[in-house]
Amino acid sequence: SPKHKYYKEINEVIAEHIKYAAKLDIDNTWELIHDEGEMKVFKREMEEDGMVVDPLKAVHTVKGITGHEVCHYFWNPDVRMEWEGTLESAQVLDWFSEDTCVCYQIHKKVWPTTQREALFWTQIRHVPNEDEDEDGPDYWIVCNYSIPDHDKCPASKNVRINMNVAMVCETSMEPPSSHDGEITRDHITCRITYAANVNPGGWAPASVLRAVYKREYPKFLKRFTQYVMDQTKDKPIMF
Ligand SMILES: CC(C)(C)c1cc(CCc2ccccn2)cc(-c2ccc(S(=O)(=O)CCO)cc2)c1
Repeated sequence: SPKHKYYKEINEVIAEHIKYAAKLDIDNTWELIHDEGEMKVFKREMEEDGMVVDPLKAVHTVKGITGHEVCHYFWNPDVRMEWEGTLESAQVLDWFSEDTCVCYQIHKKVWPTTQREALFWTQIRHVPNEDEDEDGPDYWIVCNYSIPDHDKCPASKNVRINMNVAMVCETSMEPPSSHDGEITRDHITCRITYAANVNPGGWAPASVLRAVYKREYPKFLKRFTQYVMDQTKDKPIMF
């Protein structure tokens, strides 16, 4: 029985992201817009009713942190203002379950566009390796998905963005033979696939939006992953 209104939608959206992350089909329809070290950021140029809605996909490999840790800090609404530099405010309106809540956040105004806000459910989920052989994929995933309304959503004059964002992580550890049992952060690597489909809503000049994409997303990924490394370096590993 559906436990809440969005139960079915959440399972469908998450399944879709897992399918795409597993495929990781970066073919020539994706344009590389940023290539720095292990981080590669791609976009596709797309418009919906004259609105730039370029899908964005980024892949990044970070040593010393796990997919569980990356997803925990990306999902946890309590720390969002600590790493999300584009936010003016963020609040939880509702909890569907312990891993799923509804967030309402107002982004800082980006000249010359109107101020924007987002209302979305966010879920963190561990997708263990289902086939019995050991080396199947084991994912941690967070998905942020816009909803049209919520009775606790404050009235505002801001433009509402429409987003479907997913952070999918896979952790690899060096083979056990290389250490006598104790796994340290030197033995772990996290492969991050970040997919963002954001319709900024309202009107904004295509040139401005494309400049923002190009500048903001790599900055966000670097700042966020650095935040996770800083938060976790002296803490026990979250596997
Ligand atoms: C323009 C575009 C880059 C698509 C854009 C514009 C704005 C609204 C702020 C803004 C920026 C530029 C122009 C107008 N408004 C927000 C976002 C956005 C929202 C959420 C997430 S998240 O990964 O879910 C992390 C949680 O916040 C990432 C990106 C993207």
